Amino acid sequence: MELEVRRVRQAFLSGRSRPLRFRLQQLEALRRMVQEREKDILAAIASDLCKSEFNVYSQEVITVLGEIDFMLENLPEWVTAKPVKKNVLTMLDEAYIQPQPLGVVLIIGAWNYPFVLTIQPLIGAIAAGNAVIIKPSELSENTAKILAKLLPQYLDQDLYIIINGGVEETTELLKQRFDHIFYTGNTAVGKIIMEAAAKHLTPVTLELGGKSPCYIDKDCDLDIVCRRITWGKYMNCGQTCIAPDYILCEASLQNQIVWKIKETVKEFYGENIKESPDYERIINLRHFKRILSLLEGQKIAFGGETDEATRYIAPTVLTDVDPKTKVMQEEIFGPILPIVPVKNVDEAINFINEREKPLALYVFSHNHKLIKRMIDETSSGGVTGNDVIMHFMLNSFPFGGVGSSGMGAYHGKHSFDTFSHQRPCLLKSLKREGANKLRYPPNSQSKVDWGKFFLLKRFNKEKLGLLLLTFLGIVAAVLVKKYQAVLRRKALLIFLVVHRLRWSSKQR
Ligand SMILES: NC(=O)c1ccc[n+]([C@@H]2O[C@H](COP(=O)([O-])OP(=O)(O)OC[C@H]3O[C@@H](n4cnc5c(N)ncnc54)[C@H](O)[C@@H]3O)[C@@H](O)[C@H]2O)c1
Ligand SMILES: CC(C)=CCC/C(C)=C/CC/C(C)=C/C=O
Repeated sequence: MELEVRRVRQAFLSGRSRPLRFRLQQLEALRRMVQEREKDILAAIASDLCKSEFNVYSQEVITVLGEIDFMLENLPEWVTAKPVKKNVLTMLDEAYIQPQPLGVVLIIGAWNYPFVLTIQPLIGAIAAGNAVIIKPSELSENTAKILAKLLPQYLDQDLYIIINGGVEETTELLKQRFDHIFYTGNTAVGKIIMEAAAKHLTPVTLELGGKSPCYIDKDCDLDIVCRRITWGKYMNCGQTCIAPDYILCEASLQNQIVWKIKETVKEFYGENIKESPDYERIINLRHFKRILSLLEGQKIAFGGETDEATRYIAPTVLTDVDPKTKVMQEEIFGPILPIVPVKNVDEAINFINEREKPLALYVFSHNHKLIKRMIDETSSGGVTGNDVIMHFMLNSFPFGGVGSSGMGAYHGKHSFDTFSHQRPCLLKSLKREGANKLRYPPNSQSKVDWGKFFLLKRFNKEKLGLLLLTFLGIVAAVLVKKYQAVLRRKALLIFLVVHRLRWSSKQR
């Protein structure tokens, strides 16, 4: 591990990853990889998650291609130095911010969308000029294998390397020194990552999880609301970090919601859900058993069927859920949707605020003011009003959590910024030393007053008078300099005239 990290660092220190042209070439090569090897990539992801290739394409590949295009289009502008506003001390200097790569970045991917959640951060890290070590999740092993095979065929083999392995390898990897660690996965492992990073003072981006609430106001179109929620909840068999985790609504809405979700499930997946190419399976037996344990003691309004051999869990809705039960204590990350009745929006807001900050918040209502109020009075990584998931799709948004749902963000320019150091550069001249006297020792009350005057703009009459005098002096000096030749000519003329007059009077 140590040798591999050293090799990548050597490659970074060669400076190869920095020029804009190189970054663009590597991003284009990555795009070529996705396009030329699309079939292999789709097959690998599809087999890891029992997912149709159509769904793999629309949920993962489109996002990756869109992100590469967006980077290629905008990178030339982002890499350029940006001049900054100057103050009186620097008004004659050059002052700008130059984004620079951080160095060697470690990206630890997740298994639930194993392609997009690994490659999208990689795009940002390459765009920012870094060297990268990629550690895909071992749980989505086919995707991990195909990435290990394809990436070295398309990308620089010393700057971007892939290391496959499980907990043991990750633990070993985390002992090394990186310039940034970007981790996607659960909160418990997030803490392990942060602890390991702290030993080297390495900054981290943690894309974690949490229980994303979904509030349904009574003033809304329940048919549409339930269709949107059904899509976001059961996509990928509920294994989506920003899936609505539970519903909060007035008790009177519960039965209608159950019925409408049930109808939508039928519309989406047919009578025999197990046969639907659009309904996935749970990733492994550990997660399957964990999700089943969440059903204990619950009132199942519909669903609840399971099959251990294929790790199938039917789309399920629970009603009248007690917030103290297990299903409301941890992120579900499976196709179970609890409904927790609340009296009104105030109770919903309190409910959300009494718990850890979620990765996403969803609010459904015709009442725009109510949506704005929920946004103002709660906190979450992101929000979508009157829909679910969709804020993930807009790459001008920073995507990330807050509090226990994570720290830092990415997508588009936010990825570029995450993997860059914004370096302030001030370039002064070796001339104009006189002006610096004010900051050199010995210090005095007068210097402090001048400091206050210039930097804090605390004007006093005496300093203002002095400054005015200095200003007039400078103006006079400039004028004298500018009109020196004219003045000299005029003086000479006057002298000659006077001399001539004197001479003629003497003659007379
Ligand atoms: N915010 C996001 O974008 C996002 C995306 C996907 C998943 N998630 C979150 O991830 C969670 C689901 O993933 P999971 O819990 O199945 O993750 P997981 O158990 O697969 O763990 C993720 C990674 O951590 C590594 N790991 C596990 N234990 C480790 C240890 N002791 N030391 C070092 N590394 C270790 C594994 O090797 C794996 O690669 C959910 O909470 C979900 O919300 C978040
Ligand atoms: C809009 C379409 C067709 C797909 C959305 C893709 C999607 C659900 C991405 C989620 C990625 C993500 C942050 C997962 C977290 O686990």
